[in-house]
Amino acid sequence: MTVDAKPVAELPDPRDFGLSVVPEGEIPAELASLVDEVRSLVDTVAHTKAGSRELAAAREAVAAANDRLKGDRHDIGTMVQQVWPDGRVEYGTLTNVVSGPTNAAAPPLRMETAPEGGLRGEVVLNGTYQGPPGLVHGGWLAALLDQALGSAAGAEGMPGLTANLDVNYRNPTPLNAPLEITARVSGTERRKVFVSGEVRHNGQVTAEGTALMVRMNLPGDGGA
Ligand SMILES: CCCCCCCCCCCCCCCC(=O)SCCNC(=O)CCNC(=O)[C@H](O)C(C)(C)COP(=O)(O)OP(=O)(O)OC[C@H]1O[C@@H](n2cnc3c(N)ncnc32)[C@H](O)[C@@H]1OP(=O)(O)O
Repeated sequence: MTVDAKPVAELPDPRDFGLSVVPEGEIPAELASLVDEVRSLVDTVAHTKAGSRELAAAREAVAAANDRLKGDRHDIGTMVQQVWPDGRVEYGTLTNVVSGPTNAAAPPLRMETAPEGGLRGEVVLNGTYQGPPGLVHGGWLAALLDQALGSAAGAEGMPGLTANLDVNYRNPTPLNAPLEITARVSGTERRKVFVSGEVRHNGQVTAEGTALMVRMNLPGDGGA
């Protein structure tokens, strides 16, 4: 395989594409804490056996909170700027459904550089992510892998979109248990970036995926 996809020397600044950017450090601690609470609330509501009075009272309280916060919103497409421990700057979507720090629907998944190369992250999926009884939904495992694989390409300076994703489910993936996600670039060809990754529980692979990411076509790179 030819290895001629070129990493972008400097990752594109989303502001140059008309997108708003929020530095991760400027997300209020109170918002992070609210997001955690809402994440837990979704799991609680999904499994509650509370009676009508409690349910009606909870609905009123949630509606009041919703009304209180509705007014002032970030634009769709707002990006979050994250600074890695090694000083590298990266951008992700603020409300990305897998990794967005302000999205209560996101587990969230956070990947870091792995000593063996590529990226590694840990995540616990609560009962909100259930498919078969007690097990993680396969679509969510695909989403976790898609995000991890895309991040691995981005971390190598080749951010892009998923053109193709293949997932094999090797073993059932439990809810409410620590999962390890790993991902790496396995090859490049022109703008094509080939990536692979795994989800593991207790060291055993439960799902593995490969993807083709097509690197962003940036002004000045001649479409190579
Ligand atoms: C603003 C700055 C912010 C930066 C921020 C960075 C964030 C970094 C972290 C992101 C982490 C995200 C992780 C989640 C990732 C998603 O969820 S992405 C969402 C799902 N994917 C999509 O919506 C993509 C939809 N598809 C498309 O937009 C277009 O088809 C694509 C994929 C961009 C490709 O279109 P294109 O750019 O016109 O490229 P094209 O010339 O058609 O193809 C290029 C090459 O790829 C091949 N190819 C294309 N599609 C396929 C395919 N399906 N199968 C096989 N080969 C294919 C072509 O044959 C061609 O090959 P060669 O001729 O070089 O041999």
